[in-house]
Amino acid sequence: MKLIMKFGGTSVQNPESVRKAVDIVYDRYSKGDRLAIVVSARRGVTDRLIACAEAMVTSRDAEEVPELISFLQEGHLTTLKEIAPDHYPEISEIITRRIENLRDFLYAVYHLRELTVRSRDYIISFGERLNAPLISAALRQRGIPSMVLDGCEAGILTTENHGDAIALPAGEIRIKTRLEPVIEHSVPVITGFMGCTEKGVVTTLGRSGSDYSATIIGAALDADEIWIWTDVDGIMTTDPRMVPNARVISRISYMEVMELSYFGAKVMHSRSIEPAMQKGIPVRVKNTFNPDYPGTVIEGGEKKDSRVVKAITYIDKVAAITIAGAQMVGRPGVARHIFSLLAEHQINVMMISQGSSEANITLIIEAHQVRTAMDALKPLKERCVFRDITANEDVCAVAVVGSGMAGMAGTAGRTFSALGKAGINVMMITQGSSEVNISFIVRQEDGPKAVQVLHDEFNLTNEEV
Ligand SMILES: Nc1ncnc2c1ncn2[C@@H]1O[C@H](COP(=O)(O)OP(=O)(O)O)[C@@H](O)[C@H]1O
Ligand SMILES: N[C@@H](CC(=O)OP(=O)(O)O)C(=O)O
Repeated sequence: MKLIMKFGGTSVQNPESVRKAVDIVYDRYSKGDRLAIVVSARRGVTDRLIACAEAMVTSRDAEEVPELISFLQEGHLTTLKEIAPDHYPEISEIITRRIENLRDFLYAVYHLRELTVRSRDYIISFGERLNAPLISAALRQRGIPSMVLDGCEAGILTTENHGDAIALPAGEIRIKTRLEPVIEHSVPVITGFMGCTEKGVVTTLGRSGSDYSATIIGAALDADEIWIWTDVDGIMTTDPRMVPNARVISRISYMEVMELSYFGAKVMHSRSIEPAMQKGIPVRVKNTFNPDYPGTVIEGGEKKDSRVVKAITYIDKVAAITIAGAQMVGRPGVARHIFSLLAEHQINVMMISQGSSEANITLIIEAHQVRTAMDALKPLKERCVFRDITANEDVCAVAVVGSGMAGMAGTAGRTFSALGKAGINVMMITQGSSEVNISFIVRQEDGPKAVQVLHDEFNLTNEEV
């Protein structure tokens, strides 16, 4: 079997978890599978890299740099010594050199007081670039032949939109040509989360992007399956940190996972499903700490489910921007003006709702972009395209997901009457034409309660039928 396995940051955060990951690879390797491994940065490393890089623009004396450097040295080298002692001299030198390179780069940002999108991507790709040599050494220590490739060397070619780059089809043949011969005699460990442009500039694929790296590679290699190893037993009916009695979903469709991840289920990157879906490759989500559990299989096919709603998701860091004014009524082009300005400022609109009078439009965007969006749209107010623009940051988005609701009356009624009974006010509602989700906005303080109420209403804790 040709298998791509991705280990997330939670699966490689300390020597014990790396040992478990190595056992999993060893098991499949000894069964004769051809394998490619994709690894994320150790848990928390990407967050620290982002924070430090951004701090350099205003930091007084760059004191964040030595703190970050010792955190990286300590974490990586201690684990390396424990799990791959035979390879310590060679690999610790590689890791140390990379950390020095990162340090110099951070000081350059500090002196220039400028963090470009390119520099930011280069810096945040270090989490994966420090971890991959360590994991590969751990495999060699166990007797598995292994080599390291970064996302760019593996052939992942992307668009130039740094921080959220998209794989280009031209990369497919590159990946195939570069990796196909390698997996015949070795188990390559590939850095997740990063690729590069045609010119060789490092890009990153968006937060949680290593899932996407795995499916891009899986699709290019026509893998039999792609396995995503994480710290929970599979995709669950909702975030288990929020609803402790959430249940594992044993089978779910590509479309449903796309909706779930788009609306906040952190377990998979939202774009990661597409490459697997296009090739019809099953994706399994499994627990590194409970590998015998079957996990969740994500696959195609419109097998009708008796369960109408599969899962509930929640995103807390969103904001609602409402644009209002009678001058918008019956006037073509207003929406075009608004969306082009937002696009020019790289603002992604997650949900849209327009009143039937056309006198107001509400847009849901990520909370951290609210100031940029307001500044971008204000010129339209000055030109009297609309009368008023307001932002509400005290909101969150909740979505009810399940392909069983398509063409079936009653889910929306059940959803909103359960919320009404619980005293939760719904501020905005949208439903995609695919009818795989119903998403809505409530006040932030009502979000967790809304998730629990709907989880109960649709009986998601009970075993699948
Ligand atoms: N519907 C869901 N099913 C499973 N996990 C979820 C869901 N929604 C949110 N999560 C959270 O996603 C986490 C795994 O994602 P992430 O932290 O990115 O893992 P990794 O480091 O393995 O990529 C889980 O620990 C869980 O708390
Ligand atoms: N390290 C990156 C990419 C990634 O996919 O990580 P994880 O697999 O731990 O979600 C991030 O934190 O966004």
